[in-house]
Amino acid sequence: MTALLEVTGLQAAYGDSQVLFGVDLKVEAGQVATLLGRNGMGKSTLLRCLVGWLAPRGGSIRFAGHDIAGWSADRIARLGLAVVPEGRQIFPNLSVREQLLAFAANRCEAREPWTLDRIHALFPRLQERGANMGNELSGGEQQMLAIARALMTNPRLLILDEATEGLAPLVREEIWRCLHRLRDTGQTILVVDKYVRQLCELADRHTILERGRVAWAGETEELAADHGLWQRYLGV
Ligand SMILES: Nc1ncnc2c1ncn2[C@@H]1O[C@H](COP(=O)(O)OP(=O)(O)OP(=O)(O)O)[C@@H](O)[C@H]1O
Repeated sequence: MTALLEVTGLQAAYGDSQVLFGVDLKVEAGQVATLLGRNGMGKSTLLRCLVGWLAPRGGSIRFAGHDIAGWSADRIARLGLAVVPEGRQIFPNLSVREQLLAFAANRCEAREPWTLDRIHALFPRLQERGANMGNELSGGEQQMLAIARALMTNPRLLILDEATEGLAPLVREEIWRCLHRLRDTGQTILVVDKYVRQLCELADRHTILERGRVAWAGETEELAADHGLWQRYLGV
């Protein structure tokens, strides 16, 4: 398999305070990978480097055949990296339909690009809410819209930062089901979340960060079987 994303020896800092100390991370095309770790371990910082919001201090980020470390966020997005950020960033005064159409782009010349019809099949709720404004949506609907908008750019890699955060259990289940369906379409996904059990059902490969370093990386079978890892590094 080809690695779509390969991060090697990544270092990052805020001013004098170094946060990442040589992180490696690999996401193969067609796989679902996760980034795990307790609060403050450097997950968001790593994502910021990937999407171009923070310039790394060292190391390399290879994505879709290019070394993108230090590229602008816009240039990275055009290469096919889409992020669903923590907090969703839904436009309050645009309708669901308008927001979906505003994001539509086939940046990577996908053979079967996402269309409104396909989005509606994945998230029937968004079809029902098509005319509603962003500020009229529930938290779960906003999350679905945030994922759907990112898909409308036809990304090579979809990154989800805490997509189930703050959602009621039933809504969370709905988001997990959608991610399973998305995985089945072959979409490459990197997920940051804290629900290890659900992530073991969804993902192929996992990387655990501990104080800015990779504490453990491996396949689902190993992580699912080793609850010692969950306790040691994830506090569950
Ligand atoms: N803008 C910033 N300026 C200075 N320090 C920061 C900044 N953002 C994060 N940090 C620090 O960097 C470290 C890693 O934070 P980061 O947000 O990457 O962790 P995380 O694993 O994503 O945690 P969380 O799940 O709480 O978001 C923490 O010590 C945090 O206090």
